[in-house]
Amino acid sequence: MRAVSKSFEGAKRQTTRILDGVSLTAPAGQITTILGESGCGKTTLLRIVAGLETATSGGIHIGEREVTSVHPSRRGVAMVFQNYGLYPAKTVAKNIEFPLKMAGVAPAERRTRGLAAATLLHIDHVMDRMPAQLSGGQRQRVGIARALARDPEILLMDEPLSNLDAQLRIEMRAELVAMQRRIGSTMLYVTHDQTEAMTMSDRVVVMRGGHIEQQGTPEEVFQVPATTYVAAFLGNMNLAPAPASETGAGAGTTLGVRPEHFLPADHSVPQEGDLCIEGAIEYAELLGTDRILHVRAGDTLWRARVDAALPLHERITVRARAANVHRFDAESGVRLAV
Ligand SMILES: Nc1ncnc2c1ncn2[C@@H]1O[C@H](COP(=O)(O)OP(=O)(O)OP(=O)(O)O)[C@@H](O)[C@H]1O
Repeated sequence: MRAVSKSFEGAKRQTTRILDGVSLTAPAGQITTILGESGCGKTTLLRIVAGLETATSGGIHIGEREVTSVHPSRRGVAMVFQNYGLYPAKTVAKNIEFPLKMAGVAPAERRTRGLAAATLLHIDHVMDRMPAQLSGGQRQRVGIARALARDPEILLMDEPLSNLDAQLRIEMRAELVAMQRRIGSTMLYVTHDQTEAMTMSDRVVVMRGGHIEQQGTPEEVFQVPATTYVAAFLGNMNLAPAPASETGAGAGTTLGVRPEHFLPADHSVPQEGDLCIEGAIEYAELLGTDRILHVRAGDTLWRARVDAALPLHERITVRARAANVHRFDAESGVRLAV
């Protein structure tokens, strides 16, 4: 996808730009996740790839083919929707086979391909049921099997797990990745859930307000966030103006430290370049064995993840190693070179 922009015309002929010069590549045989908050344009982007929406400018290529103005049915893509999108009056088998029937595939081949996709998704024993007789998880599997049966070049998924309960979502994440690895499909996967993006993806594209904030492997975007937005969105990094005592950070620098990178000072040997924060514990969140202490130092509340239980209002010093202190330009939020 190259330099894709999309504007919608709203009331009083006002145009709103939803996507602004988005360029991205989803490598063949990999899972690329588009991650962003609600309304940032993820679904619109996916619909443009599917051909259900046309870009105002820019182009879409699938492999060597330019498909910007190709009809959705001839693009070689299949989409799985958040709300399953099943036909309530058709059986599971008919739901899965329907797109093949529309494409003119002969009945015997439809059945073979439908059954193969259903077997992959472990729903081959419910082929004669109606959608209303299935659980939410099974319905979503039917939606995915229907997309797979078409043997698409690209599988587009729009928040496919968001209607499932938490436990099932975790199971389905692992299963979807296993399925993708088995068949080697190219997947473009939309989610607003950072854990889903981090655990499932080969590549993550972080979107914000219609543009790409950063793209890379999950490790890259987590360990080297390009902006304060990405740092806060993935893993909730502490971000605060550099304290006056901090050497090496000029005025106008924002410091970033992940809560898990703070060490209580009395459990660690000081090293050159450590960032030391001294303050009073204002609040503690218990997370199993660890807790997140909210430490007030001046105007800033730092969150430090420690494994010690400490009383509220007690003063504590925590330190972060220089390598775990990120620096960003305070005005633009962009990462500063070391
Ligand atoms: N057909 C349309 N006409 C006008 N505005 C639209 C249209 N489709 C989407 N929008 C607007 O575009 C913006 C982005 O929508 P989109 O559905 O792509 O976001 P999203 O990131 O997928 O959000 P969500 O996670 O809530 O689905 C929203 O403000 C939405 O209201």
